[in-house]
Amino acid sequence: MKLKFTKMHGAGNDFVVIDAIHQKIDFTQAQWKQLANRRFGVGADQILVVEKPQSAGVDFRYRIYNADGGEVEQCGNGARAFVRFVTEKHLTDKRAIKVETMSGVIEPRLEIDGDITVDMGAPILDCARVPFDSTGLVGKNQGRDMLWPLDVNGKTIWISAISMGNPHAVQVVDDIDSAPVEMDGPVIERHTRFPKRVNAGFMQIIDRSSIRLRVFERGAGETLACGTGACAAVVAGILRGLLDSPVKVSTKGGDLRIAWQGETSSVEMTGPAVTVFEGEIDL
Ligand SMILES: N[C@@H](CCC[C@H](N)C(=O)O)C(=O)O
Repeated sequence: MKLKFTKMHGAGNDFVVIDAIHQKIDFTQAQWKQLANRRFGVGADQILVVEKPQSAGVDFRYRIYNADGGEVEQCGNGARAFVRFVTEKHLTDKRAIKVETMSGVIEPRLEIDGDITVDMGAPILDCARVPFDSTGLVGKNQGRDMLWPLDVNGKTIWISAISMGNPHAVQVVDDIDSAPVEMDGPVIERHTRFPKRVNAGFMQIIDRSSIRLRVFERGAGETLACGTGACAAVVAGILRGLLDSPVKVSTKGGDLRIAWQGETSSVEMTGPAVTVFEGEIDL
C-alpha cells in the first residue's frame, strides 16, 4: 500500500506525519518501526497520525508512535508539527485547535509570527500517576519539589518524577556537554521504578530564566529536542526554586520557551514547527 506522508521537525525532533482522515491506516508495530527506521524507512523520532476526533467539542485526534513502534501518550514538539500540518493541508482554518491525545485534550494555537504555542495541561506530580514507584525510597525536599534517589550505573542520582501526560525523570547536571546521557539514559529509561519506562532529562541551569537540556527519550534514544521534556524540566526547576517563568530552553536542535505559573496551572510551550518534504512510501 502506498502511504503519503510529510516529513517535519520541531527544533530538530523529527517526525513522519500521516493524514489518517483521507488514508486508511492499519499498521502493525513492526511497520511503524520500519517507517521510523533511518536506513530501511523514512526515518523519524516519532510518527504522528492525524485522525478525525472521537469526542464532541474537539477538532482532531492525534496519535503518537515512538521510533520503536510503541504508541505513547504525548509529544510536545509533535503537537506543534501537528498544527503546522493541519494548517498547511487546509484540514482546518482555525488558529486555535483542540486536539485529543491518549493523555487528554491539548490546545495548540498558531501565533502571528508563525511559532506555535501549546497549552500542554498541568503537570502530574503524584508519583503513582507518573507512574513512578517510590515505595521504600527516602526522598529529599528541594524547594517545593521532592527529589528521589535512583541507582544508575553504580551511583545515586536525584531525580524529579513528573508526567506531562508522559513520564519524565529530570536531573540537574553541572555541564550538559559532559553529562552521561548515552551511558545513563538507557538505564534510566528502563529503570524498574518506572513501570511504563521513562524519558530521561539532563538539565543544566544557566540562570533563573534559561537552561540547556538534553533528553534521552523513551522508545527513541537521545533526540535533538523533546517538548514534553522541556516542560517537565522547567516544572522541576521552578519547583526546586532554581527558575522563574518564563524559561528559555536551549536544546541541540533549537530553543523553546516554557511558561508555568505553578502547581495546577497549565504549562505553555512555544516554539517552531517546520515542514521538510512530502513523500510516498510502499510499506
Ligand atoms: N519528542 C516528544 C516526546 C515523544 C514521546 C516520548 N518519547 C515518550 O515515549 O513519552 C516531545 O517533544 O515531547
